[in-house]
Amino acid sequence: WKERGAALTVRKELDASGKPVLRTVKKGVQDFSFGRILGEGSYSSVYLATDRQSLKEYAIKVLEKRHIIKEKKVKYVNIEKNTLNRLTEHPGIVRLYYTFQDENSLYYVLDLCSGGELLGILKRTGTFDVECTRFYGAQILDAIRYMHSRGVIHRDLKPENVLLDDNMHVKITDFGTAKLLPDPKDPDSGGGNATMQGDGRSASFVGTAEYVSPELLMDKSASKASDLWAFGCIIYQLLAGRPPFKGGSEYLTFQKIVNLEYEFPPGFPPAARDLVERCLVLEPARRLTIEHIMNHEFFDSQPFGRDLWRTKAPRLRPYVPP
Ligand SMILES: NC(=O)c1nn(CC2CCNCC2)c2c1CCc1cnc(N=C3C=CCC=C3)nc1-2
Repeated sequence: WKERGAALTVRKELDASGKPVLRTVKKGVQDFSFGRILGEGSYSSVYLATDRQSLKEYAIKVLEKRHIIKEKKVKYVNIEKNTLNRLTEHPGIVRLYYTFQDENSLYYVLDLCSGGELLGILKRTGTFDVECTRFYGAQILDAIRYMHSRGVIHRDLKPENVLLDDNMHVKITDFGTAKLLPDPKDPDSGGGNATMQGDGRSASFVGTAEYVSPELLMDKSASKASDLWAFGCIIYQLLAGRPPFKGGSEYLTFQKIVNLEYEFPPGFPPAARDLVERCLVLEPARRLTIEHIMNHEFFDSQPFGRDLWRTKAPRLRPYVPP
């Protein structure tokens, strides 16, 4: 497991004769004070951590080596690290600063998003008004555009994986289930990562029920358009306060998706409705592309690119139907 981007620190140690010496060493666990748990996955835990020297706060993702090997998750760990190593220059993606390891664990030192999850913010306000939906939708879309330009398909986009930094700007996270295409900027890079089922058939990862695209359910194939299906679900949810497809069980949710069974609440903004209807299209090739979405009337006068990330986040207000 090749470590990345070593961060060095100067440590006072005693040499063989007991004389104090200064040594330049890689940062490790002892250079951080670990705080509360921010989240737990099936083979990792994410902690709030403070660099003892700089007092800068990070999120540190800790993966237990023994568990990863036992659960045969080595492939996922490498996919996540390779993905994070590709996605290094966008304000809307959680950044991996460096990694280190010790005898039992691997450590990813990542951006801290002190604003928490977009889902948590949405639950507090109930819904987002058009201005907030436009701002957060544009930031999510800008981050997806960058991801796709680097050959990364997220495959599990949802409000829980859209985090907020201390300026209430978007940071997308959790690339453990991403699909890597050959990197257009680095043609020698690897690509693809279908997982193998017990019977040897290649099966792709399936995301979270409410946001999974029909093609992932029908023929197991994920493409960039799958992330845009999830984007359509997120825009709907910001304005409606609930996801478009939600059944009493995962199976019933899947049935609603493949049958395109959803409705708009009364007073849903017409431009947003048109955008959602053109993202939630069963045939991936007929779904709006990112360029079309950015030029859609719902995002009229919304800057993308650098200006979008310099804009102050709007005050959170609920959507009040006319
Ligand atoms: N899987 C991860 O890589 C990851 N998981 N979390 C916490 C999860 C909690 C459940 N929803 C998805 C995220 C993080 C990261 C990246 C790095 C990262 C940075 N900051 C935060 N901040 C949080 C603050 C309050 C509540 C939750 C997360 N969280 C993470």
